[in-house]
Amino acid sequence: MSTYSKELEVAELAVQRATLLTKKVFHEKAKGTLSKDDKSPVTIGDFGAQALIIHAIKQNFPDDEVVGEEEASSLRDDHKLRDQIWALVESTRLADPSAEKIIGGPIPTVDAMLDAIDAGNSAGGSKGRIWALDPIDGTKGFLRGGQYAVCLALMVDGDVKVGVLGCPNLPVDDSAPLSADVGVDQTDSDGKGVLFSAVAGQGATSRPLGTAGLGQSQPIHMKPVKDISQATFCESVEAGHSSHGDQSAIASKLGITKQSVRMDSQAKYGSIARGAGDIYLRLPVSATYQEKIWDHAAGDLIVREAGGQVTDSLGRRLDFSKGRTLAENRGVVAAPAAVHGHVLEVVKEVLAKK
Ligand SMILES: Nc1ncnc2c1ncn2[C@@H]1O[C@H](COP(=O)(O)O)[C@@H](OP(=O)(O)O)[C@H]1O
Ligand SMILES: [Mg+2]
Ligand SMILES: [Mg+2]
Ligand SMILES: [Mg+2]
Repeated sequence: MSTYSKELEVAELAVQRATLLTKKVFHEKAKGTLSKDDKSPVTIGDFGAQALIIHAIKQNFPDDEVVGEEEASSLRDDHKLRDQIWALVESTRLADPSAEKIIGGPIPTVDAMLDAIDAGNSAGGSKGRIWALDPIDGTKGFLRGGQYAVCLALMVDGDVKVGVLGCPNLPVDDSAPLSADVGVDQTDSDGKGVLFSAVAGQGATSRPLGTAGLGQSQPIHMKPVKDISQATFCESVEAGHSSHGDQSAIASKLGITKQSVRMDSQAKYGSIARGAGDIYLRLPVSATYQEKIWDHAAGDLIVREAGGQVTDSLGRRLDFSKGRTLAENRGVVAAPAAVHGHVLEVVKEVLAKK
């Protein structure tokens, strides 16, 4: 067995099961949305997906820690919401019973579900095996009917070794160019749903995220950029998450005239890794915000394994060993390795002028 093959199998199946749950919620009008302390939204889908994935990790790798975005305190007081999540969690099974068994089968009780959610409380750090989990990345996109991703990565001694992104609303077809509306009015109907994966040193792949089971894996690669002025660049939908102004100044200095493609979540990393887009820019809006490791760990590895380079706006590799946040980084610049240096130069020029 190659290195991390068991971890990859568990991660892929756990993410697949979680997407079955998020898809159910996606089609419900009432998504059980709460507003967190930082005013960001969380839904029954976020909680349910976190429970299922942590359950799968703990059944297979009981000593591993998890840095998960959500925690269950609000559910311990709100039994109506708790029971809504439990009904979802209980009814979500993989079609293939042997695959379901690999990820630990059903969660036995409501309390076990709450405990699983709360087991995402690792402080992170530079030692040992720690998973980074974002049960729904792009919750605002999820609520809006745009892109979202279920994101899971394994870090060993602070280095990302395995990364998986489940993107139910992206086209299955790796060669489909990014349509301008990829970030809005999306569905998970036929032809949609892709799972991106990577293991350090073993390349990146994509496979159809079918309801009946996962489809065949195939290698993915970033597209060589012959003429940077023709590149497609991706950015957040939310102007509060990255500076649309700086990003557009950088694009125009690179000679890019095409509109950026805006979409929520780490679907941006997956999209450039398979060559549907070329560059992902995320330049800070606020001087104090620290990016969360679960928003980047899987995408960082998938892009690097597909032939890309990922740094912050100062050219430093993303450092996942500093705890729950990327405390030593500012922003993200992801591009094919051959053009990353050039893009970074322009990023520095534009930011220096501020
Ligand atoms: N001020 C800010 N700057 C950068 N990222 C932010 C932010 N406030 C929230 N976020 C993060 O942005 C993520 C979404 O990124 P994107 O804009 O690329 O879709 C959110 O993930 P969640 O949706 O999982 O909470 C959240 O963690
Ligand atoms: Mg959130
Ligand atoms: Mg997120
Ligand atoms: Mg999230």
